[in-house]
Amino acid sequence: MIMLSDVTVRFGSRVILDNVSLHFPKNRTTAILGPNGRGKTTLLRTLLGQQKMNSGLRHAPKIVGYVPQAVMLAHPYSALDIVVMGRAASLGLFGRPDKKEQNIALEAMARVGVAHLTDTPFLRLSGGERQLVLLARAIATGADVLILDEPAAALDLHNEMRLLDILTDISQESDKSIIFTTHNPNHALNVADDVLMMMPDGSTIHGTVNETLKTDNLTRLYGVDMQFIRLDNQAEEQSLVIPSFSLCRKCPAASVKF
Ligand SMILES: Nc1ncnc2c1ncn2[C@@H]1O[C@H](COP(=O)(O)OP(=O)(O)OP(=O)(O)O)[C@@H](O)[C@H]1O
Repeated sequence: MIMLSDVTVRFGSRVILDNVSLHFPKNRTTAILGPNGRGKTTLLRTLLGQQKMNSGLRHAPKIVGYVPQAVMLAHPYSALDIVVMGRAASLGLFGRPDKKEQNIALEAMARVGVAHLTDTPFLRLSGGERQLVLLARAIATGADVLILDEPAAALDLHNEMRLLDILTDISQESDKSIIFTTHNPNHALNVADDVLMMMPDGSTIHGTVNETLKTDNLTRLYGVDMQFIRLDNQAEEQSLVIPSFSLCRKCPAASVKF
C-alpha cells in the first residue's frame, strides 16, 4: 500500500498538488490521466519520495519498482547492468549482485522481450527499447508497488500490447499495486481498476474505471469532445474511447459510422 495524506507540492507560487490525499491499495491498478503539465510526474515522484513536499505525509514500502520517462546516465552501462540495478535495494548497502541477481534480471528482460539487448549499451537503445529495459528493471525489483510514468509513450503497437498484457499478469499476482500515467484513456479501460483524473482546474476525480471514466469527465479533462464506441460484435460487449478529432475528416460521413 502506498499513500499520501494532505500533501501539498508547490513550485514557486504554482501549486501542483493542493492538499492531496490518495491511497493506492493492494490488488488494484490505477491509471492516472491528465493534461500536459498538470502534475502527473510530480505526483509519481512524490509517491516515490523523490519530490520534496511543502506539507503532508507519505507512506510507502521500502522498495518500489519505478519506470521513469527517461534516465540520465554518466556511465556506459549495458542494458543488463541497468536491470540488475533493480536488485540493488534488496541487496542493501554492501551487497554485490551475484549470479542469482543476474538471473532474476535476465528473466525480467525475457519477460518484456528484450533478452537480445543484454549487452547493448543502454544509451544506444531506442526510446522504446529503453522503456522496455526500464520496465524489466522495475519487474526485477520484485516490489509489490510498481509506478510507471507513461510506460507506453515510445512503444510500437506490438510492444504496447505486450506492456498491457504484462501489467495485467502482474496485477493478478497477489498484493500488487500498480500505478501508471498515460495519455491514452483506453489503457485505463484495458487494464486499470481505478482511475485518477487530474483535472485542468486543479481538482481530482478518483474512483473506479466504471464509475469515473465517463464521456463528460474525459471531455472536461482534455478539453476535446470524447466519444465511447461500443463494440458488441465481441463475445462480451467492450468499449473504447476516442477523441472526436480522430474520426476520418476526409471520409464520406457514412464510412465513419461504427
Ligand atoms: N523541479 C521543478 N521546478 C519547477 N517546476 C517544475 C519542476 N518539475 C516540474 N515542474 C513544473 O510542474 C508542472 C507539472 O509537471 P509534471 O512533469 O508533473 O507534469 P505532467 O502532468 O507529468 O506533464 P506531461 O503530461 O507533459 O508529462 C509543469 O508545468 C512543470 O514545468
